[in-house]
Amino acid sequence: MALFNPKVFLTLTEGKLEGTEIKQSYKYLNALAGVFKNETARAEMDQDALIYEVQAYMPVEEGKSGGLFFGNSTIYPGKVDQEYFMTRGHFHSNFDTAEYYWGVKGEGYLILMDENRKIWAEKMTPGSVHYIPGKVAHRVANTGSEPLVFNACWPSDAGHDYESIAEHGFSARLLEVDGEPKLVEE
Ligand SMILES: O=P(O)(O)OC[C@H]1O[C@H](O)[C@H](O)[C@@H](O)[C@@H]1O
Ligand SMILES: [Fe+2]
Repeated sequence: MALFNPKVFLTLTEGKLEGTEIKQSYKYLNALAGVFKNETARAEMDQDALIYEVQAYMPVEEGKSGGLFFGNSTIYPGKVDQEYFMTRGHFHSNFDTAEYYWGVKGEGYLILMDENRKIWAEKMTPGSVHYIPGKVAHRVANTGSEPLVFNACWPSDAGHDYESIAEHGFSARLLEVDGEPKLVEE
């Protein structure tokens, strides 16, 4: 029987994925128009600033059921006015599909909102494990001064629904208030 090396390698202390099949994407500030509370402040900042990047290992076709995807996200530190740099956030298109996130480096919060717009946040630190139930929108904000790195695992048929967040947003935002992160209702 043949012996094989793994197709993908995860650096445990960095959260980075290595391998020829890893897809890499970059989110710059210019792609996040309308995402932050203070759009005027966002528009006045350097539009080429890298806010977050995502690596994904997708061993089956996206949308096919039965598979699992594996990801790595790095959110750089910074704020738009009082609001921490964060991912766009999404529900899953296949609404009742769950996901795991876990913290690897840095610190921040996973912001979760259910279908009734009830919202809460879980602190992310190296080793924190977060179960994101189905029907719950999720986004991550970096509240620290170093990059926030986390890994994720989600079903291959989950999909990303960005439209409902683009239309209605999250019901609260993670803002720096008196030097501390605070989940402030919209
Ligand atoms: O897609 P966003 O809401 O911008 O979040 C960025 C990414 O975060 C994690 O890595 C998830 O596993 C990805 O599925 C998601 O795409
Ligand atoms: Fe997701």
